[in-house]
Amino acid sequence: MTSAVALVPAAGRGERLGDKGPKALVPVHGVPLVVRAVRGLLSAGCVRRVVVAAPATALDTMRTVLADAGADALVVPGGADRTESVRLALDAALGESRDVEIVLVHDAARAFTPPELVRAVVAEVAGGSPAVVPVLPVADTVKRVDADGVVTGTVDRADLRAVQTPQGFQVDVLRRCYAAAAGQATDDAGLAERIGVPVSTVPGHPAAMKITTPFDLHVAEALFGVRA
Ligand SMILES: Nc1ccn([C@@H]2O[C@H](COP(=O)(O)OP(=O)(O)OP(=O)(O)O)[C@@H](O)[C@H]2O)c(=O)n1
Ligand SMILES: C[C@](O)(CO)[C@H](O)COP(=O)(O)O
Repeated sequence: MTSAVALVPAAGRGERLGDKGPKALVPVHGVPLVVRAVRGLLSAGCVRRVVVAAPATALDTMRTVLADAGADALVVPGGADRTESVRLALDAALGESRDVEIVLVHDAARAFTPPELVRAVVAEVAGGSPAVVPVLPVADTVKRVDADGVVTGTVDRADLRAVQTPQGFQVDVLRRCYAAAAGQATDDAGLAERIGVPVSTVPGHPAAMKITTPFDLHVAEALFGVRA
């Protein structure tokens, strides 16, 4: 199978998780999220290099934690927002190796993503899609509300999807996305959309949930075992 380079934005503060320090270093059953995310990517068998964007204040800690766990990754300083962290990781990845064809971007916060999903995204890009995102149908009714919290309408959810990571790109596409990027985007495929690149989808997986709140952490602790 074609192999990819994976960028792991892990430089967030985890404010919604509470006062626990950098979120990527928060452990679930003793194993930090960033270690689980990197191991998950490497265990898919189609990722040959991982570049982690870490908080500038926790660079050494993250290097030590990953090395102690045997999770091989290049750790570079991240930026003030997710877009900037991905940009810095991309620069480092491209500076390190010239023969990259496929790049994945994968949140450290989606630490329990199954390796099958990683393989599915890489296979879709290898099959010719310039940009690929994993998606799930939206289960809840979705409404618009105004500034006072009053409902102004109900959105037709039939064509809505919740988007996960890893998101996969042909390397030149991601390079063009970041060359053109002005300001932030909530995901990397959003940058591809802005420059007119078609983004295709593969079925996502509930285990690729993003650990955002303390509730998510409790769910992860209940659902996932001791081993990464
Ligand atoms: N400056 C930033 C901000 C976010 N991220 C990463 O982007 C991913 C998705 O972000 P999110 O889950 O929203 O994490 P945080 O930004 O840490 O969360 P919060 O908004 O609650 O602080 C995470 O793996 C996070 O570490 C990053 O690399 N650099
Ligand atoms: C990239 C992402 O995981 C796709 O769902 C998500 O947008 C990142 O979340 P954030 O809160 O915008 O950092």
